[in-house]
Amino acid sequence: MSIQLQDPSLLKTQAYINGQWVESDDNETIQITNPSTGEMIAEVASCGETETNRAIEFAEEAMQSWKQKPAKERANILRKWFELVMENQEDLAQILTVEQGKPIAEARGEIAYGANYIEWFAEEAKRVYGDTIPAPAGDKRIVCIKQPIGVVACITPWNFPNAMLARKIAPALAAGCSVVCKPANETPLSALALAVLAERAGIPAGVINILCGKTIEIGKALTQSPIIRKLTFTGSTAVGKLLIQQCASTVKKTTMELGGNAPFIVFDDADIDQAVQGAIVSKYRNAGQTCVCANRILVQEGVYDQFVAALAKAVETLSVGDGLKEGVSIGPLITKTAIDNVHSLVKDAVEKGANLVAGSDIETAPEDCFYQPAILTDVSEDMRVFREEIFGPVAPIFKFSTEDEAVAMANDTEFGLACYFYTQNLGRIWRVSEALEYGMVGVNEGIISNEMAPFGGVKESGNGREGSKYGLDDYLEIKYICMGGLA
Ligand SMILES: NC(=O)C1=CN([C@@H]2O[C@H](COP(=O)(O)OP(=O)(O)OC[C@H]3O[C@@H](n4cnc5c(N)ncnc54)[C@H](OP(=O)(O)O)[C@@H]3O)[C@@H](O)[C@H]2O)C=CC1
Ligand SMILES: O=C(O)CCCC(=O)O
Repeated sequence: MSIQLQDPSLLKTQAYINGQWVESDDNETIQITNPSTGEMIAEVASCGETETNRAIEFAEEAMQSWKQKPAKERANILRKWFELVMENQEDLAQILTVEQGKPIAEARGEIAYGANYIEWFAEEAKRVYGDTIPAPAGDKRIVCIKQPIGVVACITPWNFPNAMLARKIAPALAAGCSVVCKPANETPLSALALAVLAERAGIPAGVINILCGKTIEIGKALTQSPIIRKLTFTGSTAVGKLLIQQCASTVKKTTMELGGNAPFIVFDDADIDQAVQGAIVSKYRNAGQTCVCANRILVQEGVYDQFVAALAKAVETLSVGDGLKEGVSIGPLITKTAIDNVHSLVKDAVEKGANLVAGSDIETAPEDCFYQPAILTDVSEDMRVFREEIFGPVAPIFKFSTEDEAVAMANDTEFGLACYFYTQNLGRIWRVSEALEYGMVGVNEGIISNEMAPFGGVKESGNGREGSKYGLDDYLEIKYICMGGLA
């Protein structure tokens, strides 16, 4: 194996069920490859329906004592887990970069970002307050308590293999739930390493279970089980819709963090240097593979040429390569299929009249997983890049004339996750923030994610919020108790 770790015991290839590291029942494995080199780095147990059902039963059993622990005790254990994650930040970042590809500096950032959710929810665990409500009659009293929803299924993607899982497991455990997790088959090593540290922190056997492998079987077992009371998912809108359908048979609560089509609007009165800086981080972070990445850059006609020139200059400084090499700012895309998808979007735009200002030859898609950062100008709404999530380092730049036109273009999508705009006008800041149909708005800011804020979308970008003071609600049920005969 090619991952150099200070603590090699963090590298696990078995499933984690009821505190045991186990092979799959049929001994099958899936191969994990480094997208930078194509090299196989590990073979991980490929589990299916029976292992999932077993994990669900253990999780149910383990939850009985976990939820009874005083909130402060759960909080202390979560705090310990946070500390262990940060103590092992470098090893976790190495694992992440080798299996996912992102530059090592970004991987370190992701580990800290995920750990912040664990720290945050360790604190929030102690603040699950109820209510007393004025009753309709003098002899009655009404009290509301909040209780853990039950065993939670977490399904997470490959683009943030550490942080997406941390931000689901942490609130679930803080609320008193247990979890059965299915990380993406491309990137399970980061998830399994988190489990090693959870165990060391004292999280009891069965409270966290992690398995991957036979995706459809696992998905069906998780969604059809009456024991699982909630599914939290981050991934594509298509799979999210399928999972919502599957959850209908047992009426599960869902949190869905799905696709985006983020507009990034630059008004004539923007600080252009600030806007370019914001566009670079928002568009090219993780090689453009985030659901909050700027997807459509909309620039007002008065500053269009100036913005394009400045962005092209900034893009020239980005270097593409193996994420482990210092100085690399854009790693590989996750698979060759991802390369082909991104390339076909660029080709479609160019064939319909767009101009490729930066980027490599469009005649043939790259043979490996590296894609040169691209900028497209003269882009129009009939091109696929206007409607589809690009998930790659390609910036299509559209031109608009008026504020109303920009807002209409921005809202002309079934998605509603993140959006961004740049202006120095205070009235416009409020007007446009309120008019944009999105769950999150970055104003003169290209990076909006943090554990203190509610992350989530509207429309087909999903439901529920992760992080913030609202983030625990998704893992709690409200129970109302009516006491009578008290006169
Ligand atoms: N909103 C976001 O953050 C993300 C959006 N995407 C978008 O989706 C596109 C495709 O990416 P992709 O990786 O295929 O995303 P998916 O939505 O397919 O994968 C996300 C997670 O869902 C799992 N999954 C897939 N199908 C099922 C199923 N039937 N039952 C249960 N679990 C399932 C995957 O498992 P497995 O890995 O085994 O397939 C993975 O763990 C991207 O190009 C991007 O546009 C992708 C990732 C994240
Ligand atoms: O792309 C995603 O899956 C969402 C994570 C991005 C973030 O938290 O900023």
